[in-house]
Parts: sequence; structure tokens; C-alpha cells
Amino acid sequence: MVSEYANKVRGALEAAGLETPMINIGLSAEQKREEIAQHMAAVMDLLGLDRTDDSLESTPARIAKMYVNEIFAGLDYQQFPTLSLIDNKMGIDEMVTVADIDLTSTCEHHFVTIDGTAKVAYIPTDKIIGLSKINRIVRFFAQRPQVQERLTRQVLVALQTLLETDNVAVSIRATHYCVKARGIMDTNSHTTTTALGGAFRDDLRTRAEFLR
Ligand SMILES: Nc1nc2c(ncn2[C@@H]2O[C@H](COP(=O)(O)OP(=O)(O)OP(=O)(O)O)[C@@H](O)[C@H]2O)c(=O)[nH]1
Ligand SMILES: [Zn+2]
Repeated sequence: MVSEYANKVRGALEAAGLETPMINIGLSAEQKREEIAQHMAAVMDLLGLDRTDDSLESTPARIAKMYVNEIFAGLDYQQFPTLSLIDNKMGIDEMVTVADIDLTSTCEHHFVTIDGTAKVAYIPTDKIIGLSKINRIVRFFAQRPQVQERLTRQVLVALQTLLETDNVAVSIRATHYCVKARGIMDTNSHTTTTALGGAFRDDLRTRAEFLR
């Protein structure tokens, strides 16, 4: 079952042209794992690995399970977090910031790790969200093949939709293992992406407070 919240978020991402390019192939999670395992076995065979070795024999099934249940679980809206949203009866109108959110994602160009942290802030209007739910929404979108810019904007639009306010800001700082562990092999650089809405975009002081 896909929740009402998840459907709202999906609709908003599609309308904004920010949805991850996906095709509904109509397979169950079990069927996906089975087929992916077969393909991973073929990849290992082509690399000349001996899959009868006891350390390698379960690797295809392990990778399939990791893809479907773990690192790409966010492709399935049924996995969207259960939310607690409450009416802002307290009239809170100051910035709420969650910083140093652990973020592990996967680069969609190379299928290797993106490792970083996220910072999310919002200024409540009518709704307040349970704090841990912000971390969970970040994790949901991180559990997809991603480019950091899209990930940042998906979290922004999801929270704007759920909180019914433009006043949301998201910043992600991450190391890409496709840059660190291969290719240019730069072990030092990191990438920062920022997506600002409402007052975070238009009001210099609010913007500065978030970016500080
Ligand atoms: N904008 C953006 N680019 C990314 C992200 N993750 C990886 N990339 C880049 O995607 C690009 C893919 O470039 P290609 O030339 O097709 O791939 P490649 O030959 O493996 O490139 P090199 O990494 O330069 O060896 C690389 O420059 C990656 O650094 C991301 O989150 N955002
Ligand atoms: Zn990459």
C-alpha cells in the first residue's frame, strides 16, 4: 500500500519534473531479487570469478537483496516513511533545523557510494513534522540511484509538499566514491548542493542563518 502522503509527494515531484526516471515493470520484490541475482551471477561469470567458491556463491543473491531491500528501496513508494504531522497549534514561526543527518546514497552513473551529511530546515506555518521523519525522508530519497542535485531537490519538494509551506531549505555535503575510488581518484574533494525555498531563497537574513 502506498500512503496518501507518499502519493502526494510523488505527484509533486512529477509536476516539478524532479521524479527519478522510473518505469513500472510490474514485478514483485521477490521476482526482482530472483532476476537480479541471475544477472549478477552472469556478471561474475564474465569477470571470470569462480562462483562455486564458498565465499562467492551467495554474492548474486546478496547483491539482489541489497539492491531491492536496502540501497534502492526508495524506488518503491510503499517504503515511504510513516509520518507524524501535527497542526501547529503552538504557533511556532521560527526556523527548525536538523543538521548532520547521516546520508549514504548511490551514484546513478556508476552505482558506487555517495557518503555525506544533510542539513534541513523549515519555518512552520500550519504543520509541524516529527523530527526523525526529516531524517527518514532524506534516507528514503537517498536509497535510490541518485545525482546529488536531484536528491537535494527531491527532499526540498517532498518537505514543502508535506509541510504545506515553501519555507524549506536543504543542503547536502558529500563525497562521491566515483570521484574518490576510481576515475580522477580525488580523495579530498567534496560536493555541496543546496536547494532553498520561500524565505530561505528570498530573505537574505534567513538564507544566511541557514547557510552559516
Ligand atoms: N552533477 C553530478 N555529476 C555526478 C554526480 N555523481 C557523479 N557525477 C559525474 O557524472 C559524470 C559522468 O561522466 P562520464 O564521462 O560519462 O563518466 P566517466 O567516464 O566515468 O567519467 P570520470 O568520472 O571523469 O572518469 C562524472 O563527471 C561524474 O563525476 C552527481 O551527483 N552530480
Ligand atoms: Zn558516479
